[in-house]
Amino acid sequence: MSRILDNINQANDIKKINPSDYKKLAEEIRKFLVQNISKTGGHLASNLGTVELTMALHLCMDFPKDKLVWDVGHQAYTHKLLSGRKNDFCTLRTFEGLSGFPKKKESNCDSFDTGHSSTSISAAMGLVKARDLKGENYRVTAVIGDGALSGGLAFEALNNAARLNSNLMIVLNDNNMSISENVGGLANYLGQLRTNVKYNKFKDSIENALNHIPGLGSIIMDKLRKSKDSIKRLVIPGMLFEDMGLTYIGPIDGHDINQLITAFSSASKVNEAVLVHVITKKGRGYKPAELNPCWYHSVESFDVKTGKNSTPKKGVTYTDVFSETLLELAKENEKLVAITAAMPSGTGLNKFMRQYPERFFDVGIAEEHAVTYAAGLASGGLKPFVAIYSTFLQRAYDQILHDVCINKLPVVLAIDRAGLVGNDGETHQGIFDISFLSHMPSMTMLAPKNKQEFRQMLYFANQFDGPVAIRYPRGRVYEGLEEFQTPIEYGKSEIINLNKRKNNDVFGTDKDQTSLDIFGKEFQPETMVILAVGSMVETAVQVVKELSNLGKQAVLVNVRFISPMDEALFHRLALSTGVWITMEENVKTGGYGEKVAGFLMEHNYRQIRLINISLPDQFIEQGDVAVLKEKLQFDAASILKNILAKVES
Ligand SMILES: Cc1ncc(C[n+]2csc(CCOP(=O)(O)OP(=O)(O)O)c2C)c(N)n1
Ligand SMILES: CC(=O)[C@@H](O)[C@H](O)COP(=O)(O)O
Ligand SMILES: [Mg+2]
Repeated sequence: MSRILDNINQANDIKKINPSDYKKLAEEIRKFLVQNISKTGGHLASNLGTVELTMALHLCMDFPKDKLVWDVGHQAYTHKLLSGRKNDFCTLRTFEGLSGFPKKKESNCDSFDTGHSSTSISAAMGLVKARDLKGENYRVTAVIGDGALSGGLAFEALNNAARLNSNLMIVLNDNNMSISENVGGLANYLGQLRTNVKYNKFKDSIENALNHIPGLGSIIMDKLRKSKDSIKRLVIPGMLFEDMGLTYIGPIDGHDINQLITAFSSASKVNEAVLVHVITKKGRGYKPAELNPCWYHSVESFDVKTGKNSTPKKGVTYTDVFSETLLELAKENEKLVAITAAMPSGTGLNKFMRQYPERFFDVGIAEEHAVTYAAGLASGGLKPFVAIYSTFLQRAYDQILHDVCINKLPVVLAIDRAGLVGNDGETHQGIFDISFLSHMPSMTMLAPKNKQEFRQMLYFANQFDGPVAIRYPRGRVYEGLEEFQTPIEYGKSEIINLNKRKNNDVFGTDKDQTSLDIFGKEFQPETMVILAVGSMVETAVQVVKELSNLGKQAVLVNVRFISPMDEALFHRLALSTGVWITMEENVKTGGYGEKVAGFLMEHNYRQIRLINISLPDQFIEQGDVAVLKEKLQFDAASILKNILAKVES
């Protein structure tokens, strides 16, 4: 039997569907999503919740003329299906495949690229203003979740939206969830609106009664809306928004297409910003996701029947190590507190949350607040660890600089997902943090080479009296080089002499570690030094071995401290080695390699040939990390080739 979904091949095809088939279409879409995402992975639960909402938007709007801005964009899969991207769905989140987020380059039905939270209202307001100033005629809608609405940027936009005197529809998709439980005063407020069924019925009956008074009823309702009288609080919900100057419609059942269409049509007639409050269920229609929306927020491949993960286990991850080590430290240091911006599970803080609930703070999607809040906690004598993804830390640049660094506060930034993250793509790659943190005066920045060194660094950070950032990658830990465990010393890099390890004769003492003997006593133009940052040490080990097989001597330095740099070591290396190679999983500009170049220039070490291995200065699309590395010539084999080409040229 053919599916209704098969008749939808481009935007507006949904308008040809018989309304009696809407329910069936919604079911087919859910089935399609579950089946596809079970293979590709992706943001399942949020998308299952927005099926009817998206169908209703497509029935009310005219694509590509009208503009729809998705907040975060992780819930836009049905929009992709309804705008002609169904056949590409099997490529979701793979290299050169369909993105997991809205992408203008993918479709003219996508108006704004997203991935980070709380941008939609600002962007949609901009589109509205541009439309009006240019005398154009199209509808603009922002769809924002209750979690994303907790972000400060969304409030800044709402504050301004009150001044709009032309139509902007803001759909608040309220499923009572962020990735984890939604938190804070706004979540409580929405909860009251959502759950006060008696009150809603009472309000509906007043509204109905008034509407039945011909002519007068609607005038009274309108007057009530505009009055400052507290009676209106009894009749009109969403007063928070109304008091801010927006029109509020809702709450609406987000799985009832007819109700949604009526609400969206009414909203389009208001010449100001209108907030339509829609209640949905995260994971709707797939029991395992309804029961555990947090786990199904972002899944890897899974078995549809059992709902169980079918992706091979990754082994221990850096997030696991952070999670466990923080518990150890918290036991010893009662001043230690932990902060997350809506990512307790992703950052591994969920264990800490359970064990030390009074010392744990989930501030919602509010990275700026998280950092300044940490600065306040540190000013009050506590030791805050802010666990945050590299990409989301971009939000908090000034808070780190102005609040943490100028105040020289002992805040620890535990920067997860630093480097390439893979399938989320360009909005989520953590490839800028060295550039935006390492130049900050008073910031100490580290990156571990492996699991045990990460633990050492967390211990170091715990006792360090100043701002510290530790960057570590997504996924499994590197377990190699465990025998290299020199104690962490402020600002000192670690020399790793791979040749000596066979006899277990490693550089165990400071004297041996820093001995110039391994480089030879005189300047050797052909001797290479690889200065590898964090995750790149693993790659560098392979490169050093290959070079050695080719009869070329290369010495490996585990950078450890991105800032301050180990300048004392640099001066000594400059006397004996001629080729320096920096390796970092960060873009080139503002990266470690450029800092080293600056050092060589400043000290006039002209005899050194510097090769900078870094990610290109560009946004890097989605794909499996191994695939991306190969395409970017960032894998060990390509790096080796690149080095040989340069040294032999
Ligand atoms: C600035 C920023 N911080 C954190 C995230 C990670 N994140 C993605 S979706 C999400 C939850 C969003 O909740 P909500 O808007 O209610 O959407 P739902 O998942 O419930 O559909 C979070 C925290 C992000 N994308 N951007
Ligand atoms: C949409 C979003 O920002 C998050 O859901 C993110 O995709 C999670 O990434 P991880 O899978 O790395 O936790
Ligand atoms: Mg939500």
